[in-house]
Amino acid sequence: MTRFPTLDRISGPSDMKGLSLGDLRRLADELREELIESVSKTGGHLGSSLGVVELTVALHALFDAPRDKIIWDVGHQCYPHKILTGRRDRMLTLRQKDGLSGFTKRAESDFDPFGAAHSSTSISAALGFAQGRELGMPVGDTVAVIGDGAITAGMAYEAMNHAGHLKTRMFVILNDNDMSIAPAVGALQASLNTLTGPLAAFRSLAEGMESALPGPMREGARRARALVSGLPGGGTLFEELGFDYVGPIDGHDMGQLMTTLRAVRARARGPVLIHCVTVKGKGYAPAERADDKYHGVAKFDVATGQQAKSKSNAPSYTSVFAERLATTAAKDPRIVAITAAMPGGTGLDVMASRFPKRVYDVGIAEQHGVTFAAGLAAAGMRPFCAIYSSFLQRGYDQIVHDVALQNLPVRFAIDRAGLVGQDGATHAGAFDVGFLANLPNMTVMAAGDEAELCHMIATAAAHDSGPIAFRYPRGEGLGVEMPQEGQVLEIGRGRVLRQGKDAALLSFGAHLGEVLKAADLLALEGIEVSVADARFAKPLDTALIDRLIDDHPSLVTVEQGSTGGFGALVLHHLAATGQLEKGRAIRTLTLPDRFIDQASPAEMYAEAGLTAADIANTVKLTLSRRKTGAIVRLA
Ligand SMILES: Cc1ncc(C[n+]2csc(CCOP(=O)(O)OP(=O)(O)O)c2C)c(N)n1
Ligand SMILES: CC(=O)[C@@H](O)[C@H](O)COP(=O)(O)O
Ligand SMILES: [Mg+2]
Repeated sequence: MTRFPTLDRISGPSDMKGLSLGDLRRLADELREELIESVSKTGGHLGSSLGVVELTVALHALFDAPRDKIIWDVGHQCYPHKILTGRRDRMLTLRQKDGLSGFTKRAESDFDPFGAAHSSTSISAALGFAQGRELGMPVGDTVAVIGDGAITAGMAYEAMNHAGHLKTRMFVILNDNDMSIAPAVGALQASLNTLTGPLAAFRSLAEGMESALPGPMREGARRARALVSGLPGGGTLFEELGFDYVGPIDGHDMGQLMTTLRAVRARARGPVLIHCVTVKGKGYAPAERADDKYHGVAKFDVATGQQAKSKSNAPSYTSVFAERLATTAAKDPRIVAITAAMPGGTGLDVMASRFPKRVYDVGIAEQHGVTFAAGLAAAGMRPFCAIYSSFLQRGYDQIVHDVALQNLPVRFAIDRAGLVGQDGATHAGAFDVGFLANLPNMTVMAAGDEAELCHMIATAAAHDSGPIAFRYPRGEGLGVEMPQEGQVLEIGRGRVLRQGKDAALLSFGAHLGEVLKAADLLALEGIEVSVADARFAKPLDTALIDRLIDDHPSLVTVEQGSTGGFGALVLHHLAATGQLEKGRAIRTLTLPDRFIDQASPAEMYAEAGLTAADIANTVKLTLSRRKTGAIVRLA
């Protein structure tokens, strides 16, 4: 006797058409149980997926994917969608090497019309598909499912404004669970709450009475309501943007979902926003009880909800940043901090607990966050803008135009620099050195270990001559001794950790651990290498680089970043100063010029060719090229 008889009958959405309401309800219940069990074995974004189980069933029962395009914003809530669209048998490979992505991904399935993971892109993509349909492409209806967190990003309004202008038939489903990763912030959230709170009853009563009035009187009544509601059209912000607004409806009530979606599909001429109220973590008590609603979980025990803990006892870089920034802020009242909806992930919740008025959560609004920090700096404050490397990409023009060009003292604390593991290519912090170090006025640092991070926080706090950025990776440090106080570093000065005559290894950032392991491997073969930590990509420690080139037959640079980063800057310096003519063997070890799919960080760095053995082999290769007589056996 199978536990999931209804789910077992579903090999794809076509098997869901015509199911009775009872069957759909049973399917949702079974899907939720399967989801909890599966994610307990893999970890992942459980809370968000639990919140859209009924919505996912209703959408696939009514719409005709893959011709109809269902686009999940962020895509972290797409696990029920993946189970219903032929990937149920691969769910235990979720977020693992060669397994299912943790987000929607075009290459993975025809039922994933658009890749995601960075938020707030779904409405733009859905409008693009809808316009493709209008221009004759084989596209049916388009549905963007966007959360109340994701809809705080400006991009969502750009898209709605355009959709309202074009009057294109498309559907936006606002999944309102009053949560981002942390509780949702922003004035819009308050406005949504008036639509879903006690005032909602007044609104729907007023609408009902208006609809009974003859035309001119109905318009008069609506205008009267406008005076009461404060919005010109008497409607919601969405209606002012040209959308029909439907809702709020209970996003867990299969009957309401099916009735509403069926009706809007039958009647819609232009863009429609359906406001769905859901519960993040719905149907799993430990998730519903948790502050973060189990937004992102490790493997866990289903019976207790107890999550597996990470094994390492070295402090995580994030926890070091969190604690040291808070203590630094205690000494300088000008220090404030900005997060874009990631107070927990960045560790700013620690400073917020001590100085709640000096930490700003701007919502998922990195562009605004950067220029808001610029404004704070121009006012005389000392803002720390703590944004993950890949999300900082969202605020790049603001960094160039509002911070660097005006030479404002904004500090960028760039967490998740380098490869992050299970979140895969979309979250890889691969490009920040390349896009920051080419900016005039910018100072760019990278912590070689957690003690260095302490020094870089102190250095950033003291640095008043323009913008400064320091990057550090997801996960634990090297377990080095921690300083009582961070020391202010001399700008543009690196450090030498080991001396050796045969070759030089110049590390930038947190791959230093692997570089030291490579030096140990080489020593076992009688090859003595120098190891230096550059600390700065801008300004470079050119004196250190010149010494390394003069004193060694070969130089290998190593970084957790893309090809246009630290190594490129070193080569540019050597070329610009004519030192390439010295005939030294030089290599730059970087991330490859391709995206690397999710795996463990170690597996990803192995795929990138950045293991200690890879580094050691590269040194040996340079030596073999120089026929220095050193015994070279490539591993
Ligand atoms: C540009 C960008 N910034 C930050 C994030 C990190 N992030 C992922 S999900 C999320 C919260 C999303 O909230 P919501 O849209 O309400 O979805 P829910 O988890 O509540 O279903 C955030 C901040 C991201 N993915 N993309
Ligand atoms: C979906 C999303 O973008 C975030 O939840 C992200 O996965 C958080 O990453 P960390 O787990 O590294 O904080
Ligand atoms: Mg939400």
